[in-house]
Amino acid sequence: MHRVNRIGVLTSGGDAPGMNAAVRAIVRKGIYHGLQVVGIRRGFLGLLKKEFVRFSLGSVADIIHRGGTFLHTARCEEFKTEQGQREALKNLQDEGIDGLVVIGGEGSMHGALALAEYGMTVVGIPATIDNDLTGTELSIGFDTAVNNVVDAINKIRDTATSHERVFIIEVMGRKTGHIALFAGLSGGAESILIPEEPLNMDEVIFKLQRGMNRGKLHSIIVVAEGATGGMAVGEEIRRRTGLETRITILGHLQRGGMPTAMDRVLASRMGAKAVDLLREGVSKQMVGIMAQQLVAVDLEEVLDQKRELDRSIWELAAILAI
Ligand SMILES: Nc1ncnc2c1ncn2[C@@H]1O[C@H](COP(=O)(O)OP(=O)(O)O)[C@@H](O)[C@H]1O
Ligand SMILES: O=P(O)(O)OC[C@H]1O[C@](O)(COP(=O)(O)O)[C@@H](O)[C@@H]1O
Ligand SMILES: [Mg+2]
Repeated sequence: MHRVNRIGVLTSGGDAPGMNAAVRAIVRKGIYHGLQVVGIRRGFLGLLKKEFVRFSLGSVADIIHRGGTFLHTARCEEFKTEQGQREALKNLQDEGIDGLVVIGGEGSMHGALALAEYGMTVVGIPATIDNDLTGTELSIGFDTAVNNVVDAINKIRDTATSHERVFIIEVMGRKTGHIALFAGLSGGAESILIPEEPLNMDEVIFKLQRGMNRGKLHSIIVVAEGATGGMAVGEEIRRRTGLETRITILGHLQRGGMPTAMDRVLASRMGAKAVDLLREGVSKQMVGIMAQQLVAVDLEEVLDQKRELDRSIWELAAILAI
């Protein structure tokens, strides 16, 4: 068994609530097993700049409930180059790090794989509000982001019904509609526009007109940023129906705030699992959760596939909004 002694951990890409709980789990589980744990600040950027911090048990006190990432995060173009990756590897080796945990989304998993291909022992942990990674049913941060959006929808609903207005709520998700789908269903949206389905404004208008025929003048429409712009949807509805529309782009509100208990549990379990995998000498794997069981999945396979969206949930949302 390849024995690791000193493991490094970094958070990368868009921050996701629960990243702190994952780092805490890695530090505590690592130290529990007699390992040294080193934090790398600012993701791959910090790795290139040698921003190392030696962790103790106390370093991760009082962070389990905090959103964001206390290690800071970054997006780093230089790391995408071969030269950048070689330099990153050298910095890890100079620091005596023989196992690395990369916490982040799809882009970060590409970075993790690159370092593993240069010979570093690397395990990934999926953390992105977008939930767009394959190999796991859930990524850290998704549950909190969905709850943030639902919280916003509940509030917007109060004013939408009072004024009898159509509200268009644009949510994040990059090229995917997972946040829109889950928040739209839980928030009782009339229509959910996602990039995985063709944009059908006639259908959206038809539903609004059906509502108008029974005297319903307020509506919530959730639009994934990857589907189309919320502004364009609002304008078209106003033009074609005469209904009063308002557009809310939730933006980074979705990504902040206390992680839900579900995200904290997921992050704690995944962090501990990553340490176990490193102790077993496993590399090029990502921790995932499937049917509530932790699994280790091949990073190459994860990055080879495009995540499918559960179409039946989208269809259900449409039926329930009848
Ligand atoms: N193909 C790639 N090869 C190596 N590193 C990558 C690759 N794609 C992204 N990265 C690194 O991961 C960082 C985070 O990726 P990004 O897509 O912004 O966020 P996320 O990991 O949350 O999806 C990038 O800034 C870059 O440093
Ligand atoms: O924080 P930025 O740079 O504005 O990026 C916004 C993007 O980051 C996200 O919030 C999260 O994406 P990643 O997890 O892939 O970084 C996307 O939903 C959104 O499109
Ligand atoms: Mg991503």
